[in-house]
Amino acid sequence: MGVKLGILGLGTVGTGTVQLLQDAVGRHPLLQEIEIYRVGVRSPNKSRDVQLQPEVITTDLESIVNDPAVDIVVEVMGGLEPARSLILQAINNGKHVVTANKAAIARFGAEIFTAANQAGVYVMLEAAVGGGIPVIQPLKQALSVNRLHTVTGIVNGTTNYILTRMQTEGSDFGDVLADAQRLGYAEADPTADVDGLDAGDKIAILASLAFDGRINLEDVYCEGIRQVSKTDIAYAEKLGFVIKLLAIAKNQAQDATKLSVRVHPTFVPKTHPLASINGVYNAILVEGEPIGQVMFFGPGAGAGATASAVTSDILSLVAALKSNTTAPNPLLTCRHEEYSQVAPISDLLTRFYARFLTKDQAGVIGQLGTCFGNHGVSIESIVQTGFQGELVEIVVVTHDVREGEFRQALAEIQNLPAIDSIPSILRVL
Ligand SMILES: NC(=O)C1=CN([C@@H]2O[C@H](COP(=O)(O)OP(=O)(O)OC[C@H]3O[C@@H](n4cnc5c(N)ncnc54)[C@H](OP(=O)(O)O)[C@@H]3O)[C@@H](O)[C@H]2O)C=CC1
Ligand SMILES: N[C@@H](CC=O)C(=O)O
Ligand code: NA
Repeated sequence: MGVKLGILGLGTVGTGTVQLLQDAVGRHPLLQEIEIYRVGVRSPNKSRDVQLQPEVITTDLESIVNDPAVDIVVEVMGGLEPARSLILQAINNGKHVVTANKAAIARFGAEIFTAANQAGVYVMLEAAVGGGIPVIQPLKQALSVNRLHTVTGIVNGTTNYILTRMQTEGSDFGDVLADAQRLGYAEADPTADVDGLDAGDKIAILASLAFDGRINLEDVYCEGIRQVSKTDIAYAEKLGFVIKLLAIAKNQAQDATKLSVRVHPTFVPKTHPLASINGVYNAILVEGEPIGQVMFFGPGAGAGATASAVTSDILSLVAALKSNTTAPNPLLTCRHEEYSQVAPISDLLTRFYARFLTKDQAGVIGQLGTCFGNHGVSIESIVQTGFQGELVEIVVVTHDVREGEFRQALAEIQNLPAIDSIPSILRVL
């Protein structure tokens, strides 16, 4: 046997990876040169869906990353600590690392990649974004000859599943979430998914690769889907849109030295390539020059799909280990060390959808128009669509506007005596 793996974690992804490696025939022949040498778990007596010799399994994960015989450490345990420390220890011991851990990479990527560059080892993370979809490697290699200007993704399957069901069934968020939890599509604690934090970690990673600069996670604006209502989904449908949780990284139109990196529910035109991505699927649209648009679509999670990504990284490392050179391969290393400048959300230039509940009085639409006009907000359409009890529902879609100015207009509108409430504000792609 050639290359020895130390795998940290034997849960969904670890088990899928072991299954794939134990069933190597008919796949890339290099897989047959890999030995599953040690596997670290928390509960050694748990029953497992894979068979491993008892001496392979250990609860002492440090002994794996410190074992001189281990060539590659595969971190599929998740969480921040001890995952971060174990990855750093493996790197400092000269081992290459494969990780699926977007949370750790989005927070500690600078520390991890600096250490990896100093140690002359590679840290591979294909599974961290889009699960089984190859997107990290294309950004680092095939697409890196392009000048990219926008990455737009549906990178969280849980929220896409919830929004798809809300759209097809006309159901409320809370009901669909509860059902998704019952069916195992959403976690018992859905916070990271539903509040956009998981997608925030992922777009920070994609932005760092697409725009060649580290991203400070605190600069990523994250808004989840809890406030999306079935009323807004119905309005989106009437106006020719669907609502998707988009993760977007883009050159700022008005200042190309800064990026806009954000996650929020978005009105997406039905004709847009991402509008038809439904259920638990993920898709990432990459735009640049000269390539134009490229879209990656597929399963963003699950044992087999994620194992495919983890194992493809292992394969790249096996190939690197087999080559006779000690010089780092620039297509596998992390080549950026500076931070990208990220603009505040108030600088974003975007269209908005806003839904107002107002008293049934003459001139309300005129007052709304005046407030918007005072702040330079140009209205694309305004419709008074119906009643909710005694109140009138008015829906506005704006032209592109700086978010800061739009918010100022809303603050003024909120103080109008005729305004009861502003139940929804969503950005429009
Ligand atoms: N599940 C998916 O579809 C996807 C997951 N990922 C990422 O992959 C990683 C793993 O996810 P997943 O497989 O779902 O996680 P699981 O919870 O299913 O598995 C985690 C594994 O790590 C072990 N483990 C966790 N903490 C420790 C510890 N402190 N000491 C020893 N062992 C530990 C667990 O041991 P034990 O079995 O004994 O409890 C378990 O085997 C995460 O970073 C996740 O974000 C990425 C894409 C998709
Ligand atoms: N929780 C994630 C799965 C892993 O990345 C999702 O819902 O997409
Ligand atoms: Na991927």
